[in-house]
Amino acid sequence: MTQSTPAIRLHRATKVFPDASGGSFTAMRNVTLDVAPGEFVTVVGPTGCGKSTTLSLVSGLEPASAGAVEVGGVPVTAIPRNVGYMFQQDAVLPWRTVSDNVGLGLRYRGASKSDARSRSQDWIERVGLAGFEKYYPHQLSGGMRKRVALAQTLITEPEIILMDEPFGALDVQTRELMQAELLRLWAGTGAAVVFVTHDLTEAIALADRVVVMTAAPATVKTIVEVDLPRPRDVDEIRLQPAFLRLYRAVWQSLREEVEIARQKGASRG
Ligand SMILES: Nc1ncnc2c1ncn2[C@@H]1O[C@H](COP(=O)(O)OP(=O)(O)OP(=O)(O)O)[C@@H](O)[C@H]1O
Repeated sequence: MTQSTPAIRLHRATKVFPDASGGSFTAMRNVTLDVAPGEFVTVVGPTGCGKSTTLSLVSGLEPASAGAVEVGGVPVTAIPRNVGYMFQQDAVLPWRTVSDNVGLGLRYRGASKSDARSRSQDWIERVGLAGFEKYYPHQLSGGMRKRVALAQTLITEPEIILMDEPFGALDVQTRELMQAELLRLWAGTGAAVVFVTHDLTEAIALADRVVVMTAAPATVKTIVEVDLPRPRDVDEIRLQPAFLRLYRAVWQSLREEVEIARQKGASRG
Protein backbone atom coordinates (compact mmCIF):
# COMPACT_ATOMS: atom_id res chain seq x y z
CA MET A 1 0.00 0.00 0.00
CA THR A 2 1.62 3.30 -1.06
CA GLN A 3 1.13 6.50 0.87
CA SER A 4 -1.40 7.71 -1.70
CA THR A 5 -3.49 4.52 -1.60
CA PRO A 6 -6.53 5.09 0.60
CA ALA A 7 -6.85 2.68 3.53
CA ILE A 8 -10.52 2.35 2.58
CA ARG A 9 -12.14 3.25 -0.69
CA LEU A 10 -15.84 3.13 -1.42
CA HIS A 11 -16.82 4.14 -4.93
CA ARG A 12 -20.53 4.34 -5.74
CA ALA A 13 -21.06 1.43 -3.35
CA THR A 14 -24.66 0.26 -3.30
CA LYS A 15 -26.35 -2.41 -1.21
CA VAL A 16 -29.75 -3.90 -1.95
CA PHE A 17 -31.29 -6.41 0.47
CA PRO A 18 -34.26 -8.68 -0.23
CA ASP A 19 -37.18 -7.54 1.95
CA ALA A 20 -39.76 -9.64 3.81
CA SER A 21 -42.47 -9.17 1.15
CA GLY A 22 -40.36 -10.66 -1.66
CA GLY A 23 -39.24 -7.26 -2.98
CA SER A 24 -36.01 -5.44 -2.35
CA PHE A 25 -34.78 -2.65 -0.12
CA THR A 26 -31.89 -0.34 -1.00
CA ALA A 27 -29.95 0.31 2.20
CA MET A 28 -27.06 2.23 0.58
CA ARG A 29 -26.87 4.01 -2.72
CA ASN A 30 -23.72 5.30 -4.46
CA VAL A 31 -21.67 5.79 -1.33
CA THR A 32 -18.32 7.29 -2.33
CA LEU A 33 -15.73 7.85 0.38
CA ASP A 34 -11.95 7.55 0.74
CA VAL A 35 -10.35 7.17 4.16
CA ALA A 36 -6.60 7.83 4.31
CA PRO A 37 -4.18 5.73 6.37
CA GLY A 38 -4.14 7.12 9.91
CA GLU A 39 -7.33 9.12 9.43
CA PHE A 40 -10.20 9.09 11.95
CA VAL A 41 -13.58 9.37 10.26
CA THR A 42 -16.88 9.36 12.13
CA VAL A 43 -20.22 8.63 10.50
CA VAL A 44 -23.57 10.03 11.62
CA GLY A 45 -27.01 9.65 10.09
CA PRO A 46 -30.64 9.01 10.97
CA THR A 47 -31.53 5.70 12.62
CA GLY A 48 -31.69 2.84 10.13
CA CYS A 49 -30.18 4.85 7.27
CA GLY A 50 -27.48 2.28 6.45
CA LYS A 51 -24.43 3.19 8.55
CA SER A 52 -23.81 -0.36 9.84
CA THR A 53 -24.35 -1.70 6.34
CA THR A 54 -21.52 0.54 5.15
CA LEU A 55 -19.22 -1.06 7.75
CA SER A 56 -20.42 -4.54 6.73
CA LEU A 57 -19.28 -3.89 3.16
CA VAL A 58 -15.83 -2.68 4.27
CA SER A 59 -15.44 -5.65 6.63
CA GLY A 60 -16.41 -8.13 3.91
CA LEU A 61 -19.39 -9.41 5.92
CA GLU A 62 -21.71 -8.37 3.08
CA PRO A 63 -20.82 -8.03 -0.60
CA ALA A 64 -21.73 -4.78 -2.39
CA SER A 65 -24.59 -5.09 -4.89
CA ALA A 66 -22.85 -2.53 -7.14
CA GLY A 67 -19.85 -0.23 -7.02
CA ALA A 68 -16.38 -0.79 -5.59
CA VAL A 69 -15.14 -1.44 -2.05
CA GLU A 70 -11.37 -1.63 -1.47
CA VAL A 71 -9.18 -2.01 1.57
CA GLY A 72 -5.54 -1.04 1.06
CA GLY A 73 -6.10 -0.83 -2.69
CA VAL A 74 -7.42 -4.41 -2.88
CA PRO A 75 -11.07 -5.18 -3.66
CA VAL A 76 -12.83 -6.70 -0.64
CA THR A 77 -13.91 -10.24 -1.46
CA ALA A 78 -13.58 -11.82 2.00
CA ILE A 79 -12.99 -10.66 5.55
CA PRO A 80 -9.65 -8.77 5.39
CA ARG A 81 -7.07 -9.78 8.02
CA ASN A 82 -5.80 -6.28 8.72
CA VAL A 83 -9.17 -5.01 9.99
CA GLY A 84 -10.14 -4.73 13.67
CA TYR A 85 -13.70 -4.33 14.94
CA MET A 86 -15.49 -2.97 17.93
CA PHE A 87 -19.25 -3.02 18.32
CA GLN A 88 -21.76 -1.88 20.91
CA GLN A 89 -22.00 -5.47 22.12
CA ASP A 90 -18.39 -6.35 22.62
CA ALA A 91 -16.86 -9.66 21.63
CA VAL A 92 -15.51 -10.39 25.11
CA LEU A 93 -15.98 -14.09 25.91
CA PRO A 94 -17.60 -14.59 29.34
CA TRP A 95 -15.78 -17.87 30.05
CA ARG A 96 -12.29 -16.47 29.40
CA THR A 97 -10.18 -14.33 31.72
CA VAL A 98 -9.17 -10.77 30.84
CA SER A 99 -5.73 -12.03 29.87
CA ASP A 100 -7.09 -14.77 27.58
CA ASN A 101 -9.66 -12.44 26.05
CA VAL A 102 -7.06 -9.82 25.19
CA GLY A 103 -4.77 -12.42 23.61
CA LEU A 104 -7.56 -14.12 21.64
CA GLY A 105 -6.90 -12.44 18.28
CA LEU A 106 -3.21 -13.31 18.46
CA ARG A 107 -4.01 -16.95 19.23
CA TYR A 108 -6.43 -17.07 16.26
CA ARG A 109 -3.57 -15.74 14.12
CA GLY A 110 -1.28 -18.54 15.25
CA ALA A 111 0.76 -16.89 18.05
CA SER A 112 2.05 -19.25 20.74
CA LYS A 113 0.41 -19.21 24.16
CA SER A 114 3.42 -17.57 25.81
CA ASP A 115 3.79 -14.92 23.08
CA ALA A 116 0.07 -14.11 23.29
CA ARG A 117 0.31 -13.92 27.08
CA SER A 118 3.27 -11.51 27.15
CA ARG A 119 1.80 -9.24 24.48
CA SER A 120 -1.60 -9.26 26.15
CA GLN A 121 0.08 -8.27 29.42
CA ASP A 122 1.53 -5.23 27.68
CA TRP A 123 -1.90 -4.23 26.34
CA ILE A 124 -3.61 -4.90 29.67
CA GLU A 125 -1.23 -2.36 31.20
CA ARG A 126 -1.75 0.12 28.37
CA VAL A 127 -5.53 0.10 28.88
CA GLY A 128 -5.15 0.45 32.66
CA LEU A 129 -6.26 -3.04 33.70
CA ALA A 130 -3.08 -4.26 35.42
CA GLY A 131 -4.08 -6.44 38.37
CA PHE A 132 -7.26 -7.68 36.65
CA GLU A 133 -5.61 -10.27 34.39
CA LYS A 134 -7.33 -13.24 36.04
CA TYR A 135 -10.77 -11.65 36.33
CA TYR A 136 -13.70 -12.86 34.25
CA PRO A 137 -15.84 -10.34 32.32
CA HIS A 138 -18.79 -10.59 34.77
CA GLN A 139 -16.45 -9.35 37.52
CA LEU A 140 -15.75 -6.11 35.61
CA SER A 141 -17.67 -2.85 35.17
CA GLY A 142 -19.02 -1.87 31.73
CA GLY A 143 -16.14 0.56 31.24
CA MET A 144 -13.56 -2.08 32.18
CA ARG A 145 -15.09 -4.54 29.72
CA LYS A 146 -14.75 -1.85 27.04
CA ARG A 147 -11.08 -1.53 27.93
CA VAL A 148 -10.73 -5.29 27.40
CA ALA A 149 -12.48 -4.96 24.04
CA LEU A 150 -10.19 -2.06 23.06
CA ALA A 151 -7.07 -4.04 23.95
CA GLN A 152 -8.53 -7.04 22.11
CA THR A 153 -8.96 -4.90 18.99
CA LEU A 154 -5.65 -3.02 19.10
CA ILE A 155 -3.35 -5.92 20.00
CA THR A 156 -3.42 -7.29 16.45
CA GLU A 157 -2.22 -3.88 15.17
CA PRO A 158 -4.95 -3.48 12.56
CA GLU A 159 -4.45 -0.99 9.73
CA ILE A 160 -8.17 -0.32 9.78
CA ILE A 161 -10.50 -0.18 12.76
CA LEU A 162 -14.27 -0.30 12.27
CA MET A 163 -16.31 0.81 15.26
CA ASP A 164 -20.10 0.66 15.41
CA GLU A 165 -21.36 2.67 18.39
CA PRO A 166 -18.76 0.99 20.60
CA PHE A 167 -19.54 3.21 23.60
CA GLY A 168 -23.29 3.47 22.99
CA ALA A 169 -24.28 1.40 26.02
CA LEU A 170 -22.07 3.24 28.52
CA ASP A 171 -23.12 5.98 30.92
CA VAL A 172 -22.09 9.50 29.92
CA GLN A 173 -19.06 9.79 32.23
CA THR A 174 -17.64 6.38 31.30
CA ARG A 175 -18.25 7.12 27.65
CA GLU A 176 -16.20 10.32 27.87
CA LEU A 177 -13.38 8.48 29.63
CA MET A 178 -13.38 5.83 26.92
CA GLN A 179 -13.31 8.45 24.15
CA ALA A 180 -10.17 9.92 25.72
CA GLU A 181 -8.68 6.43 26.10
CA LEU A 182 -9.42 5.61 22.49
CA LEU A 183 -7.71 8.77 21.20
CA ARG A 184 -4.69 8.16 23.44
CA LEU A 185 -4.31 4.55 22.31
CA TRP A 186 -5.04 5.22 18.64
CA ALA A 187 -2.50 8.08 18.39
CA GLY A 188 0.62 6.74 16.77
CA THR A 189 -0.90 3.45 15.60
CA GLY A 190 -1.31 4.80 12.07
CA ALA A 191 -4.66 2.98 11.86
CA ALA A 192 -7.52 4.39 9.82
CA VAL A 193 -10.74 4.44 11.86
CA VAL A 194 -14.36 4.51 10.77
CA PHE A 195 -16.53 5.12 13.82
CA VAL A 196 -20.35 5.12 13.63
CA THR A 197 -22.19 7.04 16.33
CA HIS A 198 -25.45 8.83 17.10
CA ASP A 199 -23.69 11.21 19.45
CA LEU A 200 -22.63 14.36 17.59
CA THR A 201 -20.36 15.55 20.38
CA GLU A 202 -18.54 12.23 20.24
CA ALA A 203 -18.43 12.37 16.43
CA ILE A 204 -16.74 15.78 16.40
CA ALA A 205 -14.47 15.27 19.41
CA LEU A 206 -12.90 12.15 17.87
CA ALA A 207 -12.81 12.87 14.16
CA ASP A 208 -10.65 14.35 11.46
CA ARG A 209 -13.81 14.35 9.31
CA VAL A 210 -17.47 13.79 10.13
CA VAL A 211 -19.49 12.14 7.37
CA VAL A 212 -23.21 12.96 7.47
CA MET A 213 -25.32 10.31 5.75
CA THR A 214 -28.76 10.87 4.22
CA ALA A 215 -31.95 9.15 5.30
CA ALA A 216 -32.20 5.64 3.76
CA PRO A 217 -30.92 4.75 1.30
CA ALA A 218 -27.70 6.04 2.80
CA THR A 219 -25.47 8.18 0.69
CA VAL A 220 -22.87 10.74 1.71
CA LYS A 221 -24.62 14.05 2.25
CA THR A 222 -21.94 16.31 3.72
CA ILE A 223 -18.41 15.90 5.00
CA VAL A 224 -17.41 18.30 7.76
CA GLU A 225 -13.65 18.77 8.28
CA VAL A 226 -12.77 18.90 11.96
CA ASP A 227 -9.76 21.21 12.04
CA LEU A 228 -9.28 21.01 15.82
CA PRO A 229 -5.66 20.38 16.88
CA ARG A 230 -4.44 17.03 18.25
CA PRO A 231 -3.75 15.72 20.80
CA ARG A 232 -7.22 16.62 22.02
CA ASP A 233 -8.61 16.82 25.47
CA VAL A 234 -12.15 15.60 24.78
CA ASP A 235 -13.44 17.25 27.98
CA GLU A 236 -12.03 20.64 27.10
CA ILE A 237 -12.53 20.67 23.38
CA ARG A 238 -16.30 20.53 23.51
CA LEU A 239 -16.38 23.90 25.29
CA GLN A 240 -14.46 25.76 22.59
CA PRO A 241 -16.25 28.13 20.18
CA ALA A 242 -14.72 26.25 17.19
CA PHE A 243 -16.32 23.06 18.48
CA LEU A 244 -19.73 24.69 18.77
CA ARG A 245 -19.45 25.98 15.20
CA LEU A 246 -18.70 22.46 13.99
CA TYR A 247 -21.57 21.06 16.05
CA ARG A 248 -23.97 23.52 14.45
CA ALA A 249 -22.75 22.64 10.93
CA VAL A 250 -23.13 18.88 11.49
CA TRP A 251 -26.50 19.20 13.20
CA GLN A 252 -27.91 21.51 10.52
CA SER A 253 -27.06 18.93 7.87
CA LEU A 254 -28.25 15.95 9.91
CA ARG A 255 -31.48 17.57 11.12
CA GLU A 256 -32.96 17.67 7.61
CA GLU A 257 -32.27 13.96 7.18
CA VAL A 258 -33.72 13.07 10.57
CA GLU A 259 -36.88 14.92 9.52
CA ILE A 260 -37.00 13.08 6.17
CA ALA A 261 -36.49 9.73 7.93
CA ARG A 262 -39.28 10.58 10.38
CA GLN A 263 -41.70 11.47 7.56
CA LYS A 264 -40.85 8.28 5.66
CA GLY A 265 -41.37 6.26 8.83
CA ALA A 266 -44.73 7.96 9.45
CA SER A 267 -45.95 7.35 5.90
CA ARG A 268 -44.94 3.66 6.15
CA GLY A 269 -46.62 3.19 9.52
N1 LIG B 1 -29.21 -8.50 6.26
C1 LIG B 1 -30.22 -7.65 6.01
N2 LIG B 1 -31.31 -8.03 5.33
C2 LIG B 1 -32.31 -7.16 5.06
N3 LIG B 1 -32.31 -5.86 5.42
C3 LIG B 1 -31.25 -5.42 6.11
C4 LIG B 1 -30.14 -6.28 6.45
N4 LIG B 1 -29.23 -5.54 7.14
C5 LIG B 1 -29.74 -4.29 7.23
N5 LIG B 1 -30.95 -4.21 6.61
C6 LIG B 1 -31.79 -3.01 6.49
O1 LIG B 1 -31.00 -1.96 5.97
C7 LIG B 1 -31.34 -0.73 6.61
C8 LIG B 1 -30.11 -0.09 7.16
O2 LIG B 1 -29.65 -0.82 8.28
P1 LIG B 1 -28.35 -0.40 9.09
O3 LIG B 1 -28.24 -1.32 10.24
O4 LIG B 1 -27.20 -0.31 8.15
O5 LIG B 1 -28.74 1.07 9.57
P2 LIG B 1 -28.02 2.00 10.64
O6 LIG B 1 -27.94 3.34 10.02
O7 LIG B 1 -26.74 1.40 11.09
O8 LIG B 1 -29.09 1.96 11.82
P3 LIG B 1 -28.99 2.45 13.37
O9 LIG B 1 -28.68 3.89 13.31
O10 LIG B 1 -30.36 2.19 13.88
O11 LIG B 1 -27.93 1.61 14.00
C9 LIG B 1 -32.38 -1.05 7.68
O12 LIG B 1 -33.67 -0.73 7.18
C10 LIG B 1 -32.26 -2.55 7.87
O13 LIG B 1 -33.49 -3.13 8.21
